[in-house]
Amino acid sequence: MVSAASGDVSSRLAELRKRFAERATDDLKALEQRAQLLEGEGADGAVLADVCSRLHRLAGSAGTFGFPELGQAARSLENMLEARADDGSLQEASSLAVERILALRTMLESPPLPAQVTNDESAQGAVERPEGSHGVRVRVLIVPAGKTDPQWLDKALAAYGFDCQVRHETDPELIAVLAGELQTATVILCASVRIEGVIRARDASPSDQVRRLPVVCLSEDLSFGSRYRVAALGADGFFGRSPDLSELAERIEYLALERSTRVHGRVVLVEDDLELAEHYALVLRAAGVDVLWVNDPMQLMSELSSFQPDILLMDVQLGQYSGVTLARMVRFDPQWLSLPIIYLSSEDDPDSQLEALSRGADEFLMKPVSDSYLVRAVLIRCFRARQLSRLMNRDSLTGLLKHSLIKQEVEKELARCRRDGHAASAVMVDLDHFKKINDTYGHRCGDVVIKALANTLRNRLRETDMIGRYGGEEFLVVLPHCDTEAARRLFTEIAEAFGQLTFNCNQETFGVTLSAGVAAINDHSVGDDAVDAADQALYQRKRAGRNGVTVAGDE
Ligand SMILES: Nc1nc2c(ncn2[C@@H]2O[C@H](COP(=O)(O)OP(=O)(O)OP(=O)(O)O)[C@@H](O)[C@H]2O)c(=O)[nH]1
Repeated sequence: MVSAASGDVSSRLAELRKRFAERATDDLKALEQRAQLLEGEGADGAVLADVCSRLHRLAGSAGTFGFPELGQAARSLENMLEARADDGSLQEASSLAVERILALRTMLESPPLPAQVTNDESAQGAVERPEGSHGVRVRVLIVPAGKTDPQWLDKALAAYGFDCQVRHETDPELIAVLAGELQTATVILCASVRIEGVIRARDASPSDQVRRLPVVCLSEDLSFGSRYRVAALGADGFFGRSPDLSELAERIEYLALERSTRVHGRVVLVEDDLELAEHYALVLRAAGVDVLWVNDPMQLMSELSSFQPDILLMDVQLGQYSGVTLARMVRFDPQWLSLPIIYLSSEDDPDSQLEALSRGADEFLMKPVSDSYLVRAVLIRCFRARQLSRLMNRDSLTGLLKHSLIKQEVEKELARCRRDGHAASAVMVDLDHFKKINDTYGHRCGDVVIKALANTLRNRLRETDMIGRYGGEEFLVVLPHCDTEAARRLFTEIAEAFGQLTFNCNQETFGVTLSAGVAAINDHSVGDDAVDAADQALYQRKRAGRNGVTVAGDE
C-alpha cells in the first residue's frame, strides 16, 4: 500500500531524486559523446560496452526516481544497440542512437512523478515494538457467546502466561464497545455466534494494527459448513467449545509470534549505485525493516556475519564484481546455505535470469521496482525466512531455542561482555518434583506445565533476553546487561508468579514450583563455565528446599 510521502522521508526522497537527475544529466551528456564515437570506423567493443552499461543503469534506476518513461526508453535503446552489434549494423544505427539519447534528455527535463513511499499505518505499525512473545505480554481478548458461557477459559489460559480479558457483550454490532479493548489485544478469541460482529468491529478500526488482529473462533458446531463459514469470514483458527488447552495455547502463541514476525526484517543490501541504495534503504526503513547497506562487496562476508540478516538483496552488476559470483561465494559458507538471496536486476532476459538463479540466488526483483512492491516483497520474504529458521532452530514443544543454540548465545554474550564491559547473567531454571507431576497426572499434563513455563518466561523477559530449552524440564536463560542481583530479583518474581498458577488436568487442580540458579557470565572466560556455575547454583537451590533462586557464590 502506498501513499504520498510526507515529512522527513519525503524530503530525503526528493533530495535523492534531485541528485539522480543531476547525475543522469551528466550521464546523458557522456552517452551522447560515446554514441557519436560509435559512428567512427574504429569504434571498439569497449565504447559499446560503456554505452550499454550506462543505459542499463539508467533503465534500472530512472523509474525509481519518478522517470519511468526515461527508464523504458533507455532499456529499449540498450536492446536496440545490442541487437545491431550482433547483426553487424551498429555503425548505421549510431546516428539514430544519438537522436534517441537527445530524446532521453528531454524526458529528464519533464517533472518527475511524485515520490511514493510505504508510510501508511501498516508501515508505521511495523516499527512499533512487536507484540506477542518475549517482552510484551500476549493479550487475549475473549468474547464469549453470553454470560452463561463457561468462565474457566480465561483462568486456564492465564496459566499459560497469557493476559486475558473477557468481554461479555450482547450488542450485535460490538463496534463501539470493543474499540478500546481491540487496541490492546494481541489475539481475539471469540464464540462463533459473535464472530461476524467481532470481525466487523475489528475491520472498522482506523488502526491497521487492529485490522490485522488474528481471530480464533470457538464453536459448538464442528461441521464442515460451520468451519467453512468461519474460514470465509477470515478467522485464523477454529476450535470446539471445550478445546484442548495446550493446542489452543499453542495456536495463540503462534499467531502472536506471526504477528510480531510479520513486522520485522533484517536485510543486507548490496548495491553500488549510491542514490538507488539510499532510496531503497529509506523506503524499507520507513516500513520497519532494518537495512544494512554494503557498497564494497569485499566487506560482504564480514557484514553478513555481524548483521545476521533474514535476506540478502543484491544488484547483479556491482562495478567490477558480479552479483551472481558473489551469491555463489556466499553459499561457500555453510552458515549461509539457506539465506534467501534476491537479485535486484534490470536483466529482463529470462534465460539470463535462469542462468543467474542456477548459480545460487533464489529470486529476481526486476528494476525499476516500485516502492510498495519492494516493501511487500521484502517483508514477505523476511517473514518466510524467519519461519523457516524458527522451524530449524526452535524446540517444537516450547518454541524456545534448542540446546546447542542457547549455549552458543552464552558464548556470544560473553564475547559482547568482554568487548563492551557490561554485566550479563546466565540462569538455569528447573521445574520442581516434575517426575511426580508426570507420574500423577500423565505426560500430557506434564507437557502443559512445560509449555506454561516457556510462555511465562517469554512473556516476562525482555526481547533482548534469550531463552532456550536446555533439557527436558530445564531451561537456560541469557540476560544481557543484567547483573546477578537484578537477575535474582527478576527470577524471584517469576518463580512467585509461576508458583501461583493453577493447572487443571484430568479434573484435578494442582500447582508447580520452580528453582533457578544464577551465575555471572562476565565472571568466566568460557561460556560453558558460566553455564556450569548456573547449574551448580540450581543444584544448591534444590538441596536448600527448591522453589526459589540461588546465585552462584551464595553461602
Ligand atoms: N511431560 C514431559 N516430561 C518430561 C519431558 N522431558 C523430561 N521430562 C520428565 O521430567 C522429569 C525430570 O525428573 P527429575 O530429573 O527426576 O527431576 P524432578 O522430578 O523435577 O525433581 P527435582 O528436579 O529434583 O525437583 C522426568 O520424569 C522426565 O521424564 C517432556 O518433554 N515432557
